[in-house]
Amino acid sequence: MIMVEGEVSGKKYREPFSKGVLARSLTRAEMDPNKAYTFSSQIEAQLKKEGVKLIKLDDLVNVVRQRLKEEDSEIAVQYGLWKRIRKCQDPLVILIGGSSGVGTSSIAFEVANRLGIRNMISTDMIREVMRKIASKDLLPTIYESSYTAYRSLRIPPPPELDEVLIGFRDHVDTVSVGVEAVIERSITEGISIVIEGVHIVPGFIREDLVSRDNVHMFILTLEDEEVHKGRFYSRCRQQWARRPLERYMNYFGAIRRTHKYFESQANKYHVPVIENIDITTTIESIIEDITKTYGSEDYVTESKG
Ligand SMILES: Nc1ncnc2c1ncn2[C@@H]1O[C@H](COP(=O)(O)OP(=O)(O)OP(=O)(O)O)[C@@H](O)[C@H]1O
Ligand SMILES: O=C(O)[C@@H](CO)OP(=O)(O)O
Repeated sequence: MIMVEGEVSGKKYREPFSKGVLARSLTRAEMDPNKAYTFSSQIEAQLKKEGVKLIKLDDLVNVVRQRLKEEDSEIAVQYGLWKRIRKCQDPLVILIGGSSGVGTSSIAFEVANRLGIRNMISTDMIREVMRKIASKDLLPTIYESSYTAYRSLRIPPPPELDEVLIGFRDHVDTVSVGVEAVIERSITEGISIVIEGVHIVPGFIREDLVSRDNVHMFILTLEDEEVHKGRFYSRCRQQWARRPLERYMNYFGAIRRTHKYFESQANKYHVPVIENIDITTTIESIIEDITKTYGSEDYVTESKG
């Protein structure tokens, strides 16, 4: 049996070489799953032929990259990038925001899966917890949806202001406190995470958090209103869907006003905006932007504590 020796927080560990584990990381580098398993078997055979009994993880990565370069240079580059991302001392915190229905949940799930990030939370969940802690009298707008929060404003805004956006801002500003807590905990614990939802709005999360190299924010948009509407139809058709289509259609105008606000905030704070037409393109845009940070061969962050 071939043993692989790795190191976590300065402590060495050993585990048996697993074709399945290696194949999974190759699929993250966009290798076809069947080919990934065959390739992993070839690596195992190569190590056995060389009489390897124990191999350090870094040496195994080099063996894989060397063979990948001979077979598919593009995947070799992707594989190298994932390894650099995962070697970084700081956890990867990915924030995916956008108005209701543009696809933040779906895209977050796919990005987390591609990067092997096991932790994902929606800001709706964070809001749900906050609803249990703060009373409706104290924080009335978080008991609403983001696009109906204006209905619970204690002081109605002056007529010249957009009441939907005033309510949305109040709602998001409150939930952002919970979002910041999750980001801080992820950084403290060294846990990579994807946080998604309508409460990820540029300018509402503390600058000292979003300005970190390992924190990446993206805003998803849909320019075409009919395509946006279609997303609600698509979701509400799914078995597990519990949220009524009618409500989204009744408030679709308000949702689009928040959509426009996301775009203006993203432009103001120079946050990447990705039109979420095609899932694969969206995911690749996000991963490409993240890997730019880790692109150089020698990029390894020192833990910032
Ligand atoms: N790029 C895409 N192409 C086609 N369908 C998509 C795409 N992205 C998401 N969808 C579909 O659109 C619907 C809405 O997606 P999703 O639930 O992720 O939106 P959301 O932004 O999380 O909404 P909410 O914030 O209200 O939960 C789902 O049925 C999803 O499968
Ligand atoms: O508040 C909102 O905009 C949405 C986000 O998912 O939540 P809900 O539709 O469940 O109120």
